[in-house]
Amino acid sequence: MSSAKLPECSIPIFTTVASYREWRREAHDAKQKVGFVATMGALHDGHLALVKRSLAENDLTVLSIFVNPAQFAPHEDLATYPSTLPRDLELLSAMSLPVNVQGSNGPLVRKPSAVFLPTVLEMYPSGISQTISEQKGTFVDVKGYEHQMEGKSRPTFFRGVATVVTKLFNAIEPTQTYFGQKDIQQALLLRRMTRDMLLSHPLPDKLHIVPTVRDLTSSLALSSRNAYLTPHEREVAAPVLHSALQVSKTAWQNGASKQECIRQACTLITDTAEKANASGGDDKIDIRLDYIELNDPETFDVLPEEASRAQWESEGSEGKGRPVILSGAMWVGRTRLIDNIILGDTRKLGIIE
Ligand SMILES: Nc1ncnc2c1ncn2[C@@H]1O[C@H](COP(=O)(O)OP(=O)(O)OP(=O)(O)O)[C@@H](O)[C@H]1O
Ligand SMILES: CC(C)(CO)[C@@H](O)C(=O)[O-]
Ligand code: BAL
Repeated sequence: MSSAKLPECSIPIFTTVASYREWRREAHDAKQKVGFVATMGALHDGHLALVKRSLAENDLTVLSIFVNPAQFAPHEDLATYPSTLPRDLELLSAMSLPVNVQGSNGPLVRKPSAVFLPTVLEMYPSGISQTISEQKGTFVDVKGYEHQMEGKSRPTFFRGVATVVTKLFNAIEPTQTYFGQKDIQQALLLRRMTRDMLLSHPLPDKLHIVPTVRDLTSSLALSSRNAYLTPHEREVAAPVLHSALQVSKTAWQNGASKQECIRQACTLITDTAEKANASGGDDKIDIRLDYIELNDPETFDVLPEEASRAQWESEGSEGKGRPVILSGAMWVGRTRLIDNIILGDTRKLGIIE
């Protein structure tokens, strides 16, 4: 259970699967619903929105903190990934949500019930290398849906995510689980994984997607990696990704083709990049666009260049009224940012405000 090296915390912390399972058995015997939020720590209000949803909809809420080596390519930022464990535990301990439960006198106050904080060895008993050709053991591969959007830029990412989330689901046995829209491809692929792998904890329709929480003034999507940004990068450069997606959204709504929507977004980013690069000295910022794309949320295929809203939404068309994922990724200095907007009815993807 709690280990001496861990910060003080009023919430039980489990570092092994075996100790967590004892706790889980009691919840099972008491027929209590367990909500689960998977994180890599360095918590912010985006994570806390997922926890709040879980508190509102479950008797018990478990959050995991595990920086998963398998989803980082060897050249990526595993070694520097932000870690703020004492603060994370403080934030969680301070959370409480009054809920009205049938049959009880007055509202019940729910707080996070447990934190799962495993070691790398606990999660990868056969060891783990970030280089796929050196890996040994059992992995979960996502085929056919991982070659676009994030998977195109990070080809080993979804294998690492699907593998660790399978392990987490097996260990935690969540009744319901909550993922963020910020990582929309991840959330949709994991829902598909629960179907493909016939999982019961959670069932596919118990994997919920929570809208992206943004900075109130700049609309920058909150993200643990935003900690890498300098104040100047955060103010001047980072918000342009969301602005570019908004420009594309407006063009789409006004009937422009996909090609034109992307062109307008790219122009905004390249103009900002030119200005930021041109300013000399400490004010110079290196902005590099990775991609802006429009994808089908079912297949993840890119939309045809000529696709337009009217064509995509018509009954006989390929999209048959499905929403579209408008997403992008951009580097600001050493920080890779991602963001997305759903064009169409978010409820069709199970994203509930
Ligand atoms: N701004 C946000 N709004 C809603 N959910 C979020 C937000 N940021 C992260 N999440 C969700 O929180 C969960 C844990 O994410 P993670 O710990 O990787 O944080 P992160 O901020 O996404 O980190 P990173 O900077 O590495 O992308 C994921 O389901 C993710 O989609
Ligand atoms: C789902 C996840 C916790 C798996 O490591 C991670 O990819 C994340 O935090 O989004
Ligand atoms: N939130 C996604 C985790 C990652 O980029 O590794």
